[in-house]
Amino acid sequence: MKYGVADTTFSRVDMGAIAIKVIKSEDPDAEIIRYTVPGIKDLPVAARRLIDSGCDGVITLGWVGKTMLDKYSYLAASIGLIMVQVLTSKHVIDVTVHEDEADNEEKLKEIAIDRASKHARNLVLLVKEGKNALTPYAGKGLRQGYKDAGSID
Ligand SMILES: Cc1nc2c(=O)[nH]c(=O)nc-2n(C[C@H](O)[C@H](O)[C@H](O)CO)c1C
Repeated sequence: MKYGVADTTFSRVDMGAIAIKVIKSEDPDAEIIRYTVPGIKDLPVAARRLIDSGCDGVITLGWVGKTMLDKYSYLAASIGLIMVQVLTSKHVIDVTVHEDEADNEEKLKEIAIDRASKHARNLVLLVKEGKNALTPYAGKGLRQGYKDAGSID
């Protein structure tokens, strides 16, 4: 399978490299194309171009600053990424770390690594096995970036 990895220079953690490592370990035959852009608002076109060049699915790795302008930029980027999914009928897994999720750099890095790794695994499952690949985990309260919340019995 062919996977696209789109990341940004704005990000403070190299989540693209983390995603690539996980994709390779989950799917040793994977072909991976990386596309690095300046910021999150540039991710939708990168994702679209990766799909147009034959990728079966894409993971995007973005970082959102603390200001309202950053948050509005994420909203715009997120809508763009959803549009790419709907228009191409391919998964674009939107991995985003928000700078105000933690008040120290160590914790932010931990969140970024965990989120990028877990979603890279999700992408491989969806791309390789399709719509029921994640069904065994449905309702389990899985979280990316944090400990799982768990299901409510
Ligand atoms: C305000 C702003 N905030 C962010 C951000 O939080 N994260 C990010 O990755 N990029 C940001 N950018 C840059 C835009 O996404 C984009 O790279 C530029 O507008 C150039 O197209 C902008 C302009």
